[in-house]
Amino acid sequence: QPGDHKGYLEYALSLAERSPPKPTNFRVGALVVDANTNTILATGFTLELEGNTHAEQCCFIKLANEHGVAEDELGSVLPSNSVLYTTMEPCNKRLSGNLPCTDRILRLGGSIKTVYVGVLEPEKFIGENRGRKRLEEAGIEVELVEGLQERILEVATAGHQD
Ligand SMILES: Nc1nc(=O)c(N)c(NC[C@H](O)[C@H](O)[C@H](O)COP(=O)(O)O)[nH]1
Ligand SMILES: [Zn+2]
Repeated sequence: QPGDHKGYLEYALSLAERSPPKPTNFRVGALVVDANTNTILATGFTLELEGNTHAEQCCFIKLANEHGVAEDELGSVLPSNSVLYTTMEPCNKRLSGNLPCTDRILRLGGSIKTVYVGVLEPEKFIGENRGRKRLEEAGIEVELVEGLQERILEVATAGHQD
């Protein structure tokens, strides 16, 4: 049903479970939803697409390909009331040095209005993730959806040595 945030995050978690476990990242699942029509526009999970890709990044790559635009022009074709669901908050710095997903969201020029996250990023690789603050300063709402934290972290860290 419309705005079933937990339901969408449950679905994103099922996507995260398809990500190959690695000790050097988290297994994350993400969806882009058109909030006006309540339809899923794209799904993604960590390492789904070739290269060291993030879940949110995979959604954007797929959408850019579908619309025949470069990823950094996606903001011009995304519905204006798009929403991102991601089991873990968008990264703000990556050990690999690849462009963080917070920057990928910011360059969409406001077509993503809200980001619903299941957990904040654990301070394992980067220390404090300051991306949420940058998104909010750009007028993008970031909302933590409670209730799935434990399951999300268990999936996210499956490739880590305990
Ligand atoms: N939101 C989010 N979605 C993902 O799909 C993913 N893998 C992470 N993970 C964040 C973590 O900070 C980075 O995975 C490490 O910093 C290593 O960086 P790379 O992934 O190798 O670029 N975070
Ligand atoms: Zn990322």
